[in-house]
Amino acid sequence: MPGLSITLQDVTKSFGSEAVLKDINLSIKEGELVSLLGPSGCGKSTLLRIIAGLERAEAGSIRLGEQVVDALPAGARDLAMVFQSYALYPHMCVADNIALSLEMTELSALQRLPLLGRVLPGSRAIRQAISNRVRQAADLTEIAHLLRRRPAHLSGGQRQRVALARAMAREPGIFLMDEPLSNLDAKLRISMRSEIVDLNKRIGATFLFVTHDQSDALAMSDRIALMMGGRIRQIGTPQEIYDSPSHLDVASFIGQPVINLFPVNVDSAGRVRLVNGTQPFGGCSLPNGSAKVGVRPEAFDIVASEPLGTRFALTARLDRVERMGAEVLIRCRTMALGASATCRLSVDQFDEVSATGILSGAFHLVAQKRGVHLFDEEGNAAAFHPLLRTEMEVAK
Ligand SMILES: Nc1ncnc2c1ncn2[C@@H]1O[C@H](COP(=O)(O)OP(=O)(O)OP(=O)(O)O)[C@@H](O)[C@H]1O
Repeated sequence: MPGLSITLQDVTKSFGSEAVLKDINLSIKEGELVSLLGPSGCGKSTLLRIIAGLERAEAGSIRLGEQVVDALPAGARDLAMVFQSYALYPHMCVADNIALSLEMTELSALQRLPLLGRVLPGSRAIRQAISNRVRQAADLTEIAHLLRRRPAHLSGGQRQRVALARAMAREPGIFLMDEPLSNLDAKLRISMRSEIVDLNKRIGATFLFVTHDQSDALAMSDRIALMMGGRIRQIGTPQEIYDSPSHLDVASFIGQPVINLFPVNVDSAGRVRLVNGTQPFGGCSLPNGSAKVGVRPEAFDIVASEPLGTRFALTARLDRVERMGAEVLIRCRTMALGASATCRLSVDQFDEVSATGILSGAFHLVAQKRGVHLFDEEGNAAAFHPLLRTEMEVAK
């Protein structure tokens, strides 16, 4: 199943007066697994349905491989869609559910007739080919032993696999999936994630799936297209989106617990200070004004005294400790700003910090080298240059 590329150019859609998709541009490579991630109502499903041909765009163009498909009906596009509800027919066994769409496309109306259809010329060979494809798809999704069961007698994960097998049997170049994991319990969800990724790598088709769950997107995707308010705000690998968010909204949406944000001022020389701080901790090329600094929870070290050469440090006191199993969240309050801050430590790191006794009094949160992000007044990411201690002394 060679994958097909997907190219969206200025795709726009409104429902009534509500602009749901605004100039969407997106290029997905053959065989890539890309997720459309974003909050509820941002337009993800609408975009997927437009690519599938189930909904029409008002403006813009869609190319699948080299073919512009804007005028093609859904059935003529080389893709298969897997819905959140799986959309299986309850009165049919698994094999018939998988075979149905093949029978609709490969057999003529006469050949589909219950008794007569089976004896018409050509019918037997086509049915045999369909049956082979059903078997192949069932083998790939490991449901061959379930082919005679009805959907009601399957678990959620098995139904999900049937829906995937049905899509695969059509041998499409593109799989579109709308929240494929949202009906599964937490454990199954995690194992289905790797099954979908394996399937994508094994069959080579292009996968585009919609999710509002950042952990699905981070765990599975070659690239994430992050959508907000009908626009794609950023597209990149999970690591790029996490490490280099292009906007405050992206930084706040991705990451659990959420990124810590602190208000800062930029002076006319581009020096960055906390709103009520005197000492600059970095420089930037933003104009004089207010901005925000973001620090990921795992990018703070907790230390007794403010070290030399630090990029960004705050004095804080402990609010509470939340033990999450393999990691520990330290919820604290920064003294100068009165703002809350969260640090994420491994259990070993926590035990080390805790043994020093510093959590019982005032301590310092020191941002690690790659942990500081600067955002301008509109929320756009801005380049940030840490000042070394010697420069800070001079700048005072
Ligand atoms: N057929 C429709 N008629 C009118 N409005 C619609 C229709 N379909 C979607 N919308 C609106 O378009 C917006 C985007 O909906 P869409 O389902 O694409 O969002 P989504 O990001 O997939 O959300 P969710 O994660 O909740 O499924 C929403 O405000 C929704 O109410």
